[in-house]
Amino acid sequence: MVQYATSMQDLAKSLARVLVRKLGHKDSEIIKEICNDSSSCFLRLNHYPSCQISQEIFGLVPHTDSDFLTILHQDEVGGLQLMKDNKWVAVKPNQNALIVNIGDLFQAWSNDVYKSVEHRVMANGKMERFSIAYFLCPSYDSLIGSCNEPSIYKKFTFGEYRYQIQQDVKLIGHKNTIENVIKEPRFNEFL
Ligand SMILES: O=C(O)CCC(=O)C(=O)O
Ligand SMILES: [Fe+2]
Repeated sequence: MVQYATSMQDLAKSLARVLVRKLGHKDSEIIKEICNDSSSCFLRLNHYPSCQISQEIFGLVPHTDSDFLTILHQDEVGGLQLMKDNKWVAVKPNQNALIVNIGDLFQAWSNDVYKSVEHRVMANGKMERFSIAYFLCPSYDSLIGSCNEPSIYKKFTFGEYRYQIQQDVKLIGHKNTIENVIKEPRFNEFL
């Protein structure tokens, strides 16, 4: 497991570097933030028991990942769906492939060039399902600012963002979108 986490960490950092450079930022501060030793990266092992009650039961409710970048490995059962053009699209299960998701922080840093995709997991009526997600996160005091001006998002620390997410879950029962949490007031009219 430790070996898997180390491999995913190396891969996630390499992918982040490539995607940051693609936007013209070679030695960006953000790379130092996510690659430093106090980053808060973690691995989540998901188990979805089979559920015969209904086809419409969530294994995992619709959400975006709150991190910088996620690398997901899933088994052959299927159930992961992502939102595309206002429709839920099923992701074909493939044990020999990894799925890479942009997270909220990368969306904010890239000033919306990269999008944090909404996704969910539907329960399977017959089979249990397993997946492993590696979340690339900076340290909680890392300041996230957009790479371009005018910046769509206010500057925020990862700790502040996580705190706000937890408050929203307590108050409204689910996570708010990063647009609603962090957007500069001058952009609110477009929401
Ligand atoms: O199990 C999956 O396919 C998705 C897991 C996921 O989205 C998450 O852990 O945030
Ligand atoms: Fe997720």
